[in-house]
Amino acid sequence: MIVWSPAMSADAAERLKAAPAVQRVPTPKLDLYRRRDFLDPDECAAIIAHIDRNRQPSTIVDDYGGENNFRTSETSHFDGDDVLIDTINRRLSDFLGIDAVFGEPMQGQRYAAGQEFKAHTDYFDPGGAAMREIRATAGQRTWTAMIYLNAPDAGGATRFKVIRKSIQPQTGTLLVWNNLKADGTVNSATLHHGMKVRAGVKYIITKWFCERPWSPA
Ligand SMILES: O=C(O)CCC(=O)C(=O)O
Ligand SMILES: [Fe+2]
Repeated sequence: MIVWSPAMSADAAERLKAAPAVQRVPTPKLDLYRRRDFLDPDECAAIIAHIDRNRQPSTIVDDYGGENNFRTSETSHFDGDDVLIDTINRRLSDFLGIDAVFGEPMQGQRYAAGQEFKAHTDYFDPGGAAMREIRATAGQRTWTAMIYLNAPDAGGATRFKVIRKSIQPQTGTLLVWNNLKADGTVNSATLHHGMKVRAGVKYIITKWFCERPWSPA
């Protein structure tokens, strides 16, 4: 079984820095990159239609103190056979240089006006119940890839609170970051908030990579 190592994240970071049209967000606190036009508008429209076919209320795993209305969006699990989803999965693992076996199944998220995902981290509380129970096989999350499928009419930016940086949704833009520090421990500077959509609807793809294969052979 292949197992993630900090060296793999260092390789991914080097690959991203060398890739054309990739912008690194200038901060020493985390590895965060943006690539515009990662998907073309037709691909985005097809994925939006897919999300609209089978969306259901989003859930959260760690309970963030039981705060209400923490994540009010809807989620679509892309778990069937779909040529476009397969293509995007492959393109993402090639882009990051991370073996596709580490990938959780891709998801879509839809935020109507007024919906949001309050400040959270994509890694799991290292000492929490979720890590012991539902993450026993795949382990911690390593990298996050997020693709904006459209630009809502107002609101809906992704705000990285610790580094005070907001990313505005643009059709086809990919955002990727490492949830871990160079030594492999969790990086609290990745705290981010999917801010409230003020007008229109926001659609994104989310894809997480893990320390161990998602479905061991
Ligand atoms: O909607 C966003 O901008 C952020 C989404 C997010 O952080 C997540 O799904 O984990
Ligand atoms: Fe997140």
